[in-house]
Amino acid sequence: MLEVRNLSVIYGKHRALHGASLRVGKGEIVVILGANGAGKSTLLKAVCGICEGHVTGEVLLENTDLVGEKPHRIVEAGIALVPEGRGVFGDLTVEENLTLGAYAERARDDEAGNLHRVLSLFPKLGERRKQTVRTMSGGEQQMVAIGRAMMSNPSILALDEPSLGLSPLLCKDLFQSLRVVKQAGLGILLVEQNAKQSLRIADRGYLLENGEIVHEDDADRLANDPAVQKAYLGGGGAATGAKRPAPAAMPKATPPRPAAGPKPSDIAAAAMKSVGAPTRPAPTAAPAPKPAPVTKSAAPAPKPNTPNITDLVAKASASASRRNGAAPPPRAPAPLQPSTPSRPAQPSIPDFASSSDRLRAMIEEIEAAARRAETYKPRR
Ligand SMILES: Nc1ncnc2c1ncn2[C@@H]1O[C@H](COP(=O)(O)OP(=O)(O)OP(=O)(O)O)[C@@H](O)[C@H]1O
Repeated sequence: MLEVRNLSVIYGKHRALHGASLRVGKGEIVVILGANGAGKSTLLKAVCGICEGHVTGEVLLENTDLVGEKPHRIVEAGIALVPEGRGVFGDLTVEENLTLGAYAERARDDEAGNLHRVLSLFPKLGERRKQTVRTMSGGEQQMVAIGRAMMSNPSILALDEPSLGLSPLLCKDLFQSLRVVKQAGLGILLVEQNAKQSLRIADRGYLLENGEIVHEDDADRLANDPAVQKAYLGGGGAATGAKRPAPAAMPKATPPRPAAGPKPSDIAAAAMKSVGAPTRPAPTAAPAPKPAPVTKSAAPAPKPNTPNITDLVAKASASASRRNGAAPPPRAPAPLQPSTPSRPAQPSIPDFASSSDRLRAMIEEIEAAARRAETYKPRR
């Protein structure tokens, strides 16, 4: 059984992992879910002894602490890593790749037995023993990588994003292979971005945010947790954006990652404020109630507080000119008549039926401009 206690990693001054604790039992699949940069690979590398950062804490395998041990000693102890990108030798055959995996002392005595076990777990590898690995599909190569790691006869298999770059069909095969490995009695520590499929095969999972484990639960419960669905299962939130509120069991809430700069919506809101327009309400988690249906005969209700679009444009343009020190532009043309063909050209604002639609379009224009400004790189 693998038990990680209070594991922390610092790269220079950057703390990538902070006090992570987890456990993986025999015949158990445990998945670590987290956004890009959350520290998943760092955690796995620290467990396997190949982390470039400063590692503190404990990695106990059958109660023996492995922190500070050389990677090959950790393999000897019984933890094998399938690294991100597989690391297979493309010019060697399947069999040669597998044999290299039996280099560990714990595997040498029974190399033939291990090979037999791997080939019976993955019959496809047996059929392709003599095939050069680079001529195989991504999924087959991933199977070779897993088979090679298993040749060291480990008790724990650690995998870093094994489904990366695989088609949905190959992903399915891969996760099926991991089930087979689990049935062979190994513990599996799996780092994955494919939350949906990994939670399907996992027994338990941990959520890692900004280097801290913020939640642990059974895989089934995680898969049905609305916050997890939103953050990791495409349930309405971006895969890397939505944050799970720290559960009560977790003493410390994870501070939100500092934003690189103001959000486009904030810039847009500030721009609208500067021209005296009402800002769009911030979106809320609950959907806004639908307005009552408008019957055909009902006349459109007047909107007394909606600013005149022409005035808004004129004010915005004047304030921009003042900021830039330019002469004020000529006064804006007379109020727009949406349906009149002689309307002055405003190509960026479509001709909508009501001024509130136009105002919304304008806000979207400003947000788009703010987004462009955020990513703008001046030519050197
Ligand atoms: N060798 C390193 N030196 C300095 N910083 C590093 C190093 N490796 C990782 N980091 C930083 O540590 C943080 C965690 O990185 P890590 O690769 O563990 O994240 P991850 O969750 O695996 O992300 P991804 O899913 O994108 O691979 C990141 O901010 C990353 O830039």
